[in-house]
Amino acid sequence: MSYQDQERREHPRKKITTRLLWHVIAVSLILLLIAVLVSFWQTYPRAKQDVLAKLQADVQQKLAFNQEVLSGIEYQGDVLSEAFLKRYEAYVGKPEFAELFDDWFQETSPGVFRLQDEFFEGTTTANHVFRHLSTFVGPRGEPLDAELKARIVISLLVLSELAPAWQNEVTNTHFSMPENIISLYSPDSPWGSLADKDLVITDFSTVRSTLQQENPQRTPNWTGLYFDISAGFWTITYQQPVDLAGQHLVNSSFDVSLQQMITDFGHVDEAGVENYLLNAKGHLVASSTLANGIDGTRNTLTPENYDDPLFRALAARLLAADAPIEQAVWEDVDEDYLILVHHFETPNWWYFSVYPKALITEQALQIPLLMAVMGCFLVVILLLAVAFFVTRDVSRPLRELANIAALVNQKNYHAIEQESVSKVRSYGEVTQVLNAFRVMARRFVKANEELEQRIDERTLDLREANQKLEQLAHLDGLTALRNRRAFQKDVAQALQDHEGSYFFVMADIDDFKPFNDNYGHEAGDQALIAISRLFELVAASKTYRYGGEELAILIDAPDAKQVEQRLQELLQSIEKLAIEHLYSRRNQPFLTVSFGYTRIRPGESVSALIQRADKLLYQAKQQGGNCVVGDS
Ligand SMILES: Nc1nc2c(ncn2[C@@H]2O[C@H](COP(=O)(O)OP(=O)(O)OP(=O)(O)O)[C@@H](O)[C@H]2O)c(=O)[nH]1
Repeated sequence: MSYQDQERREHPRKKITTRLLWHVIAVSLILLLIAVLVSFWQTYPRAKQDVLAKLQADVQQKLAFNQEVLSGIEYQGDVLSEAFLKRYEAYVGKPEFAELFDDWFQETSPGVFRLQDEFFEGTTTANHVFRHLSTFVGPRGEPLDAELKARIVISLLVLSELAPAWQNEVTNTHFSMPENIISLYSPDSPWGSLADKDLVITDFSTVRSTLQQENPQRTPNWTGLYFDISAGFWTITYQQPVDLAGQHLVNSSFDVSLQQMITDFGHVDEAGVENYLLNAKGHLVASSTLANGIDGTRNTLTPENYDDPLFRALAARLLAADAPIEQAVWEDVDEDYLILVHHFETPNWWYFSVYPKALITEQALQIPLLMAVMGCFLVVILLLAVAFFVTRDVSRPLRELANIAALVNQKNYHAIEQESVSKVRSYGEVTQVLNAFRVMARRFVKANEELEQRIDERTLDLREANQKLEQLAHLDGLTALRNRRAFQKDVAQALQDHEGSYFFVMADIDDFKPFNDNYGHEAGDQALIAISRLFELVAASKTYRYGGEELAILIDAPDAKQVEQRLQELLQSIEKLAIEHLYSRRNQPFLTVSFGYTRIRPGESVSALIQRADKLLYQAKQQGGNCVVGDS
């Protein structure tokens, strides 16, 4: 197997924990995503409700407070009007008021009269304390008669009595008159002294709206937002026309700084949330967007002069409404914003809370996001736990299994047995497989040992059998003497031995044919066996059955004399056997043997040796047998 193949096969084993973890991550994240989506789906409407409820509560609080403030100002208007009328009815026509006018006023330019400066700085006259007062009597068509002079003086008297009490609620308190006259109680500046001599206050929409031809119903009104250039801040004005017997006498009026109200209405608790306050004409009264910077030289802010698309859309929608709107939620004015509308009853204004829909989504996402974060945290914990347990209970045991399998592959069963004391914990099926491997390994080892033992035994038996076969292959079956093959081998060896001294003997039983013929072949065999045993007794010799009744002897002897002696002794021992042979042609009635012997000459051929020995044996036979003939 190539290295790459092995790697490929091992790869999945290495990755099992990782793969499992990826699966757990995927399933967990899908479940988490579903949970987050369901949670968002459930949470969004509630978040929207919460936002609306919060906005409503917030707006209600602002409206309640500011409505209280404005209602208070309207009430002050009533008080101021009643006080003026009361004095006017009591004192009009009395000449001393016209005289007071002449004392208090000076003509600063033709037809233009202004209250003396001490009335602003502080003075005591006619049993009254005057301070922070100024009056501008501008150019007008009507003559400055006693009635008008009295009206102006009465206005100053009323202002000096009532206005100081309200200086914290309003910027200034004043009476304006249709004859282009205005008396003010204003702690900040003597506006009447500073006004341009050609100023016609009835040209301003604020005063003009109180004139009888402009306002036949004689209703009090709140102006829209305008920038008071002299005061230097955004202001609204409340004006209440005061008529008597069809004559428009004065307007009880207050300038109210919108600094606090704009701060209140413009204040937003959340970034991205805006609000607008519009009056019934669609003019802007307050807005959180004014903080973005607005041209302060403009008078009132209307859809025509104030370029704010959302303000314009709100004004258009408000003015186009068939019926008065009390409270509403507009979702279709702008696709990005949810608009909550509240009617501000006292001055007849509408307050619009503009809430970005994205913030609702953001709020609705808080719980799902928290869930997602917590879920991710739990997934991480889960993964760590799974990784720990999978590594401990699956991966390590599987690696152990793989090790054991590798050892099986290497047939290293002893190592498997040693692994049996496992270093890793395992459970269930893995334990079963591990144990099965161990049992299998133990059986293999045992079987192997038994097999090796049997092989050893068989090998020994075989070796012995081979030895026996080897012996048998070199022995004669009848006489148990060495056979012809052994003879050839030993003779060849002796012929190569140049050191030793060997003799070769050929022996032949005399007249063995008649023996066989007369005593039987079996008797012949027995005789052959008996004689052979005697041959075996010859010292330092090896006897071979050369063929039939012929025997050969290799004798290790230093000289022929010793060979002669040993063969003679053999001859005698054969005679002593006295195997009867009555049919021998020799002169004895016993079985005898003839011998021919010769010295082995190292290097000569076997046939030459045999031939020489044969001749000598032949000579022994010729000599009558039962004798020994040698050539040396
Ligand atoms: N019983 C028996 N007879 C054998 C065996 N081998 C050879 N013979 C017999 O030995 C006899 C040898 O006879 P011959 O070669 O004629 O010689 P001989 O009769 O011994 O006469 P000489 O050798 O001249 O003394 C034969 O009859 C063979 O059958 C054997 O193993 N057993």
